[in-house]
Amino acid sequence: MADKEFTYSDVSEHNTKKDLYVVIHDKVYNASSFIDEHPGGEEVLLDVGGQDATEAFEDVGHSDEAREILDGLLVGKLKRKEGDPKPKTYTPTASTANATDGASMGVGLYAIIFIGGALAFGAYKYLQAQQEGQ
Ligand code: HEM
Repeated sequence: MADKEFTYSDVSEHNTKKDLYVVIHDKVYNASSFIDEHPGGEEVLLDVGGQDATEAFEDVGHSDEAREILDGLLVGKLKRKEGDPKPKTYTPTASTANATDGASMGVGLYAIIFIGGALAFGAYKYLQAQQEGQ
């Protein structure tokens, strides 16, 4: 059964609480039996019912336990067709790119703090020298 292939339009028909499919990493899961037990609530699952929930699922940073539950809900895999929504595969590269941005901004910030500190130190020394001169 887990070898079954679903197209996006097949999946999108399962969008009610009693019949709820979600796509995560191009695999199709039936979340109906789990929805009442979901610690994150039913609302979020209904929101992504019949759709690609990869991003939503990964954004939360679900535990390994959550992934094990997911394995048990597997019903098949997604068969992409042309014109389907783009794969919403979670791409660590995007966050890596952001992290790089963040890092360079971090370096910039450190530079500003360092220059600010150096200026303050210089001013302090300057005033001290002036005071000694008096
Ligand atoms: C069928 C797919 C899903 C399964 C099996 C699942 C399973 C779980 C489990 C076991 C937890 C407890 C914490 C953990 O172990 O990580 C959890 C928490 C949570 N889940 Fe999901 N989840 C699914 C989909 C989603 C989706 C699509 C969202 C959308 C945002 C979501 C949002 C949350 C949130 C916000 C929590 C945290 C609740 C809290 O700590 O108060 N989950 N989920």
